[in-house]
Amino acid sequence: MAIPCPPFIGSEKLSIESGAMSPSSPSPLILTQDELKKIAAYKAVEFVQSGMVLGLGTGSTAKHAVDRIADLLHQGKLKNIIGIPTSTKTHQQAVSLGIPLSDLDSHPVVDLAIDGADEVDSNLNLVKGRGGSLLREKMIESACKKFIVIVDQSKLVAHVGASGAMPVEVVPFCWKFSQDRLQNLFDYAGCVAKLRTDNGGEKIFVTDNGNYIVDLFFKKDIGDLKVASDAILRLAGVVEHGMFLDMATTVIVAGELGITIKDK
Ligand SMILES: O=C[C@H](O)[C@H](O)[C@H](O)COP(=O)(O)O
Repeated sequence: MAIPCPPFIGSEKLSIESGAMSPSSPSPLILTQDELKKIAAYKAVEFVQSGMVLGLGTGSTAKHAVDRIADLLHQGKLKNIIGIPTSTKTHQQAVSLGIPLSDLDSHPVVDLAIDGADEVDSNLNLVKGRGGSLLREKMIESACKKFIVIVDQSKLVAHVGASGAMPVEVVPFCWKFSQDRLQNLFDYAGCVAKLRTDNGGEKIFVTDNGNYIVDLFFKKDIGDLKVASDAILRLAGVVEHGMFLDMATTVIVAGELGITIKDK
């Protein structure tokens, strides 16, 4: 699906040749969505320097960045990296690749985080958490000096929350009560709130933190995002939501026409 890029700056044409990135000559290659994710991820890893404490994101795009960081470590091109994983899945990936790890207790200041997103608007506001990792991601990414978001062009939207689920992590205690309150809160936007299950089946999806996710689907614009964010967070029973407002410092978008980079 081709979505027009917002007016990002610094466009750079790239193509994938034999699994690696290189500047493109006129090329008829049509890249898959996963190849675009990899291009964005590799570009972000160019910002990593030896000695950094790194927030390691979660999801199919961030996975490429973690792989790339490990490659550069093993090639000796990066040294003394400390990774802080944003999920148990990324923790497992990083351990399997031999990336030294720590946590926010030991390293409360993170130099750089690289992570994907489900939606990105032209002000660099995000929706994250459709993979369920929003809480740890938000904790780590709000402790970062620089937060680079990596996406393929399909993630660009005019208004966050207008398409797909807005995840909200809630405590399991009386989750139906929380679900109803969330739905009522956004009644004006035609909200439907649904408890997330594993792959849409019967089993309730449980986050790394032992909580549940209520996904909010809006039929209309939710209006001011900060107001919506504050209203959600005021509900007892809510732990966190997937709107990441004013957090991303850079967004790297890989699309059919190349890479675009926008800095806050
Ligand atoms: O909980 C999941 C994370 O917020 C992901 O960063 C987000 O869902 C994007 O994932 P993907 O790169 O797989 O589209």
